[in-house]
Amino acid sequence: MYRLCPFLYTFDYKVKHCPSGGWPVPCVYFLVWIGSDFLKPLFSLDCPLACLAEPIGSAAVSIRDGETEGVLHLGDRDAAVLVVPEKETLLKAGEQLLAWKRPSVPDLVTLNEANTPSGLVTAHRLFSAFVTLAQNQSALLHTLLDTMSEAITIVDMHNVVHYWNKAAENIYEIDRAQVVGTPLDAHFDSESIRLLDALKQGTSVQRVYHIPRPDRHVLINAAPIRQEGDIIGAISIEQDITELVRLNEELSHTTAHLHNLQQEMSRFQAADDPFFTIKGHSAAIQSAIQAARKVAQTDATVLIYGESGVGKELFAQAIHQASRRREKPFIAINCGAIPAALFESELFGYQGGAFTGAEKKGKPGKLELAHGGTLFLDEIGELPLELQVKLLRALQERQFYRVGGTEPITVNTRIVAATNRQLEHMVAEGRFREDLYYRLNVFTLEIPPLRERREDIPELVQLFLHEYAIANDQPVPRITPDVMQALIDHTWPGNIRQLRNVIERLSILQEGGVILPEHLPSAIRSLTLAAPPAVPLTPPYAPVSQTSPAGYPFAPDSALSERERILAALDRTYGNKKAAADLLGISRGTLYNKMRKYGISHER
Ligand SMILES: Nc1ncnc2c1ncn2[C@@H]1O[C@H](COP(=O)(O)OP(=O)(O)OP(=O)(O)O)[C@@H](O)[C@H]1O
Repeated sequence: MYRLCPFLYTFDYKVKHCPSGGWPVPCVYFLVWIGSDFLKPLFSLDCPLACLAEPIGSAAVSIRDGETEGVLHLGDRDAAVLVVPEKETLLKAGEQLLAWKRPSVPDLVTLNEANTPSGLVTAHRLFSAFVTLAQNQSALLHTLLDTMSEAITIVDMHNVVHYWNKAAENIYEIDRAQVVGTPLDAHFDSESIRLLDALKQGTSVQRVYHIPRPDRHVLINAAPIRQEGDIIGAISIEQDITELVRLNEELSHTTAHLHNLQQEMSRFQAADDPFFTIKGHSAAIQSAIQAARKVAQTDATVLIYGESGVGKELFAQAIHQASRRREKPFIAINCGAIPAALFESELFGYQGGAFTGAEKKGKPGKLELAHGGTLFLDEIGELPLELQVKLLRALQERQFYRVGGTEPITVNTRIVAATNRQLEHMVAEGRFREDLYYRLNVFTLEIPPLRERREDIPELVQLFLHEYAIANDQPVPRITPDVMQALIDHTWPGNIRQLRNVIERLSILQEGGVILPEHLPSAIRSLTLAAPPAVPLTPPYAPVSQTSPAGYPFAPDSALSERERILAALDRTYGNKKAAADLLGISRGTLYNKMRKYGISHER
């Protein structure tokens, strides 16, 4: 690229640190004629000056110690020069040149690391370099901007468009020639121009969802362009997501339609497979289902262990439905919810006129009603000791008497019991009869709490969202990833029942079909902000009061005592036990027990 001119100059050069203070060394040197295309590769102002310098050879240069100026001795005349280290950048050299206050523009002499003059950069050459650089950068910028698939708009401080790339032409179907040089608000409503914020307030936005025109949906990045602190314009980069939004809408409709079909199908499948209603693909729940399927084929008594709301009753029903007793009744009785005085008549029934207020012709008990089928004894741990004896006798002898009756009644009833208490501990403490424990504990089934199978949470969340959407004839709301993460991280003391309640709440609070973090109950939200990964608790069936996170008045470790929390929940639900239990994340039976324990009247 260098075109050498055969024109010769003879120079001397002397160097400031020459031992003799400067001695002439005659030599022949080429003056280089600078071709217009020699600088083409320049792309950056950071290019070192050495890349422009021509060898100085033996030309004489006088430099005063520590100075940035020198004198170049050119045969019969001298010229003032700027002296710049050769590793200095083009930009720095340009700045030094600008600081030169005299009328003539000097050439530059470069110094190598040994402070010896090493090259010459003429002013003309430096200027050419800047022009080439500007042209190169402009070409680079145009190529870069036109290669991008995002729409790029650059406006000056008066909102006049200076750049409008090919993608912008395609997305907005406006030619560059129509836009460049005109104010942006001539083409868009001012309020839909995010660039104006960047321009007026100097604010930047990143990946903000924006609808600049009713038919266009974009994700926009916008920022002011500053030069030495002053805003000289603004740039926006917009990713067209119109198609994505359209597809998402289509997907939502299709998903809702699909879910309706699935619901239809599940009605048939549920008839085929009683365990179909038990959702979850985690290994933990699947192994419980597998065990339940097996025991369903037998008449063995089943004792189901699991925290409140894990689905014990769901399992009991599925076991019944999968057994050969499916055509006969499934009767459930909550041992914790029935006052002790009534329990006996509930379980065994009573003879006509047996006691005041009794029905004249008598009433069969649940054990009798479940003849040929299954009796589900929920919250068996809450059964008072004196009734445990009676139940045990009935189970052993398969015979019992109605209250006030004299005729023995023989039944063939399968027993499935459930508890969230550790019955062994209760046996050891004398609160549960050992013989009844062994009578019930033929086949135990453990239902894992939700926090030990977090992988099931997204499936359950979607299930409940769909259920509520269908029940309320609404589209299924979308749940943001951070909300889903919060739900996954939560410890769920009330397990699936509590999850279901929270999803119902979220379905009500959602806005525009989207569930956001602010819709979450504060207990779950605050846990998310602190982001502690939920830790499995021990022992596995710790009482609810040890497992729930703080943050709302009904949470077990809020500042209120358990009694106060129960009273608050009852007040809030106007005495509705079921709703209060849901609020507290415990079962109704447990609530009754606790009310009894704290002497809270049932009439509340
Ligand atoms: N695996 C599951 N898939 C879908 N829904 C479930 C599942 N497990 C439980 N549920 C739902 O959670 C709620 C509570 O279930 P269930 O009453 O069977 O729990 P539980 O353990 O018997 O509670 P408690 O100890 O309070 O009596 C119900 O609405 C039930 O349908």
